[in-house]
Parts: sequence; C-alpha cells; structure tokens
Amino acid sequence: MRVFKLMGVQTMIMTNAAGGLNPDYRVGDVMILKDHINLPGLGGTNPLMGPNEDRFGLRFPCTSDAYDRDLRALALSVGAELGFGDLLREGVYCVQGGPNFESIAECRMLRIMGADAIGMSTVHEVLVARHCGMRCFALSLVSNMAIMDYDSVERANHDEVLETGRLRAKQLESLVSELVDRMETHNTC
Ligand SMILES: O=P(O)(O)O[C@@H]1C[C@H](O)[C@@H](CO)O1
Ligand SMILES: Nc1nc2[nH]cnc2c(=O)[nH]1
Repeated sequence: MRVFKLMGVQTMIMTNAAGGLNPDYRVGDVMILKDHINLPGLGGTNPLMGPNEDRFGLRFPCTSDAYDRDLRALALSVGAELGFGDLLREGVYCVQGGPNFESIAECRMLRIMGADAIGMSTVHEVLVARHCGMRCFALSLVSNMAIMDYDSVERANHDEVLETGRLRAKQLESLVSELVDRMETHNTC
C-alpha cells in the first residue's frame, strides 16, 4: 500500500472471496463493504503495529470512515445499470487469521457480532491504505455460505470458492471497470 501511495495512487479498489454469514445472502452475491470487524486487530495483531511512520500518517488513525461512501453508492448504481443490482449487498466483513475455515461455533458467534461475511484478507490492506490517506472501496464475492448448522453435511472448501469466482468473473470485471471509468480521480481525503 505504501509503495502505491508513493507512486501517487489515491484510490484502492480491493476484492476478495468470503463466506456468507448473513442468512439472506446467497452464493454468488456481491457484498460491498461498508465496515469491518478486525478480529486479529482486536486480538493485538495489526499491520500498523510498531513505531508509527509519521511521513505516511497519524499514529491513531480513524476507521469509522474506512469505506468511501461515494464509491459505495456509485458501485450500487453501476451494478444496477449493468443489470445485476439484485446481486449487490452492502455489509460488514469480518477478517480472521486463516488459513482454516471457521468452525460452526465461530460462524454463529461472528453472526451475532454483526458480521455479514467472513474472510481472510482485505482489512490489513485497508488499514494501511487509510493510514496513508488513500480512499478505499472493497467488495466480497460470497463464494460459499458459512456452515451454521450442526446437522449440515456441507463442508467449506476452496474448490467451491474458485468455482464461484469463475461464475462471477465477468460481472465483477465489468463492475470494477465501469467503476474506475466513472469515479472521480480526485481524492478528497
Ligand atoms: O480473496 P481472499 O484472498 O480473501 O480469499 C479467501 C482467503 C483464501 O485465499 C481463500 C480461501 O478459499 O479465500
Ligand atoms: N475465512 C473464510 N474465508 C473465506 N474465503 C472464501 N470463503 C471463506 C470462508 O467461508 N471463510
């Protein structure tokens, strides 16, 4: 992120695959991040740990505005214009350390905590990008539904994640391309 910053990048667009925790979500939905829960961060692991690099940003950065409101609104309208507005959601992404998928009890806890989707990435990048003043937009492809039921015979697996990625690749490509074409390049952060 800091190399991007030094290269003059003002806006970061990030994508990930995530497990759906919100029971209204379906595999193949696309969740625009409006907020996150940083589980490693709450546990004391954070990419901004250590001496602060003052030339990049403040010691104690704000995260309540991590995901740019204008870009989120633009993505929703672009998705609708492209004909797949019904796939788009806005929600809270939770990051855990990985690389294992979650247990059933963990999924239940995360849902109660307010997470709509669970993954293993993105938040670390967002924290560093926001620390140095870059505007952030992120979306999650709901590649699988988290297992919440002890009677379920489903098992989270990476093949399903890859398969859903292939299914939605073209739509996500057009969404991000159109978003880039239309967004204001001026960074008001
Ligand atoms: O898009 P990311 O890298 O967050 O993808 C998640 C984490 C693992 O790479 C993969 C697990 O299936 O999905
Ligand atoms: N942690 C986590 N990461 C994912 N990436 C894609 N699906 C999942 C999931 O169910 N859990």
